[in-house]
Parts: sequence; C-alpha cells; structure tokens
Amino acid sequence: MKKEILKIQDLVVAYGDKKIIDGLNLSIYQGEFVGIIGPNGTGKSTLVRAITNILDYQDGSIWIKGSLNKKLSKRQLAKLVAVVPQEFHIEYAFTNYDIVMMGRNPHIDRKHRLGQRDHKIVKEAMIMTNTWKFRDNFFHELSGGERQRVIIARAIAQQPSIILLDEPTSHLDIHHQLEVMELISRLKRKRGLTVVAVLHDINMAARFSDRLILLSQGKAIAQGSPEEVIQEENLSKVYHMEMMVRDNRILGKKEVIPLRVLKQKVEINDKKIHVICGGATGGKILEQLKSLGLQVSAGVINQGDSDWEICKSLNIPCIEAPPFSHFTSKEAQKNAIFIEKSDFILVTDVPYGRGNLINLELLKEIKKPIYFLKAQGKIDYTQGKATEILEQLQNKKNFHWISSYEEFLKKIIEK
Ligand SMILES: Nc1ncnc2c1ncn2[C@@H]1O[C@H](COP(=O)(O)OP(=O)(O)OP(=O)(O)O)[C@@H](O)[C@H]1O
Repeated sequence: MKKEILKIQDLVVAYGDKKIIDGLNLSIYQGEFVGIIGPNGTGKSTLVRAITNILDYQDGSIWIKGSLNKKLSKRQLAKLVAVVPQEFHIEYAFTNYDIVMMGRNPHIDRKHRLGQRDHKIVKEAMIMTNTWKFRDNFFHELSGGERQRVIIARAIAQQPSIILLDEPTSHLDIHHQLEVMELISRLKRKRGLTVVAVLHDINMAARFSDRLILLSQGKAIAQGSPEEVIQEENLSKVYHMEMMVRDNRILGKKEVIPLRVLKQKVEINDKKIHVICGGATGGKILEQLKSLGLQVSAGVINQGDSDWEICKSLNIPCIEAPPFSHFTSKEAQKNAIFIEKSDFILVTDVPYGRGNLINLELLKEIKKPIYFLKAQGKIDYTQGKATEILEQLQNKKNFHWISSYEEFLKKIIEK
C-alpha cells in the first residue's frame, strides 16, 4: 500500500484577512514526484512556506510522516523536509563543500559531532550531483545551473524524507533546466526520495511528475496523472489563455502550446458556429473562433486530418470519420444534428471530392446562413457533382461567398 508522507487537510493560509490558501486538501505518497503548477500569485510559495513552518496557518493541518508540522522543532522538520529555493544567496565566501556540509546541520548536536560519516554523505551527494569537482571553489563563482546542483546536493546531504523545490529552474536556461530536472528525477528513482516541486513550466512538470496538482486561487482545481490534469479545459480556465494540448509522441507525454491570451469574449458569444472543413483548411479558423469564446463545432472530418487534431487539442466537438474514408450517411446524419443546433455554418474551401460531397449535400435543405470561404481558391469545381451542388446552393438566399475569416466575423456580428 502507498505510504502517505505529507497530508494537508482543509488548509487555510492568509496574509492579514486576505485568504491565499482556502481549504486545500492534498496527500503525497512515499517515492512520488509531485509537480505543483498554477499561475502567478495563486499561493504556491505560500504553501511551501506553510509546510516548512516559515508561515503560520489559520486553519487545517499539515502532517509530515504522521507529525503535525507546527509541533516539530526546526531541527526535526529539517530532518524530514529539505527545501531547494529558486535562488540561494549567501553573504560570505563559502566553498561549495561548506555549503553542502550545511545540509548536515540538523543531524549535528552536542552528542553527534561532525564526523567521518558526515564527510562521506557530503562527498556522495556532491558526486551524485556532479559537483564534486567544484568542492574547493567558492559558491559565488559558479553559474546558475551549477549553483542549483550544489543546493540540491545540500538537500540530499540533509537526508530528508521529502525534497521540496520552489521553482528550482526558473533562473536557468533550457539546457540547465533539463539537467536539473533530470537530476531530481534520477534521485527520486535511485534514492526513493519523495519530490514535491513547484514548477512554472507546465511541459517540464508533465514530463517529470508522476502526479500533478493544479492550483488556482488557493484551491486544487485538478489533480491526478499528467494526462488527467493537462487538459485544455483545465488550463485555459486557470491561465486565461487559449492553449493547445497535444501528444508529444517522442516523449510519450502531453504537451502544451500556449496560443494566445483570451480576448474579451465578443458579444456574439452565445452564437453557435458549425465549421465544415478538412484537409488542413479549417485549423486556423477553428482556433480563432474558439479564442473569441464562440461555441464552435466541426465535421465531418477524417481522423488524423490536421483539422481533426486541432479539434481534439482545443476540445472542439467534432463529427469524425475513420482515416481516409469516404463519409457515410451515418456520419452525415450526426453532422446534420450539429448543423441543426448551430446559428451559422461556415464552409472552408476544402477540395470537394467524392469522399466529402455528403457534407455539401446536407446544406441543400438548410435555411440558416451558410458562408462559403473561397479565400484559398481551392474549391474543386472540376468534380461534376460538386459543381452541381454548389450551383444549387448558390441560388439559395441564405448562401454567401466570403473571401476572408474577418469578413465572416463581420457578417455574423452584423446579424
Ligand atoms: N508577505 C506577504 N504579505 C501579503 N501578501 C503576500 C505576501 N506574500 C505573498 N502575498 C500575496 O499572496 C498571494 C500568493 O503569493 P505566492 O507567492 O504564494 O504565489 P505564487 O503562486 O507562489 O506566485 P508566483 O508564481 O508568482 O511565485 C499573492 O497575491 C501575493 O501578493
């Protein structure tokens, strides 16, 4: 059974009367790598301070290995939790060996003087973090990444049950970020350490964590495996951004691509738009409509088509058909339901071959406004049947050619 090592129950932390953490519940288990993510000012560092007794909390409890943290002395707490801060400053010129030896402080008292064992532990920690070669150098002579490795060595030498990292890579370039994350991950695997890391980089967090906790305004909005937490609806709500979430097939992890800051929703946000697209003609439009807060759906699109991938990444409801297949009447019927529910239909200039004519056929009976985008000039009139259907559609009063996405938006705002 998984052993609970850190338990946070109904935690409330406030600065004055401003509640920052508001009824937080978390459990962290032995040997896990837990990433805590969330926007600026959401209470991540406040949580770290509350766990480490730097900050008192107003309500709830924090249990570390079964002890209430408030009841632990500084020394007892330091034996259980080692903190790696964003940056570590020290006034005097200490060698890196001295800095790592500071990790032994909680273990040294009148009875236990500094001994051979402590030197052995420090040496091991420095070898493990590849800092042994800097042992006689001064800490302030090192680069940011090297310093962070020394601070991690200090945390290892502390022999804690939990390593708590507060944005450990925020001052590092991508090379050193990855190096530090790989080091922490290796320590977790080899030493069975429990790692709790506050991380700003969602992709790093998804890549290295066993479990993620998404904080927003002092509450855990989502927690679970990276696959469960890294979802467009979770992230866009919390970060107020349009995000694209896709599978990074090389790393076998979810990956987030920030697209844009959410704009003020346009007044037409109660309008529903169904986009008939495919063959990479709809991706950008789908994304732009979604970013305006409009209710968008799409279909029929073949699975694997880049427009289909964009629907999946942006959580756009989509009627789908198997890869490279011609659409069936069953799929068309499902599409007809979306069309029925929509206020406007937007048709991109997907080449109309035999496979997707059925999408056009559907529009013959529709009375609501249909906008045909001909910006890319790709509509294939050479297909006899497509020309025939388009000629019929053009004669309908609700049919409109448009030459750009902007023109479409202008038209629907006017309606
Ligand atoms: N000492 C303090 N006194 C009053 N308010 C504070 C204090 N420290 C932090 N705050 C406020 O508490 C909120 C949470 O801050 P905290 O540093 O915990 O957020 P965070 O999630 O770690 O943010 P960031 O990602 O920017 O580091 C912020 O609104 C901040 O202004």
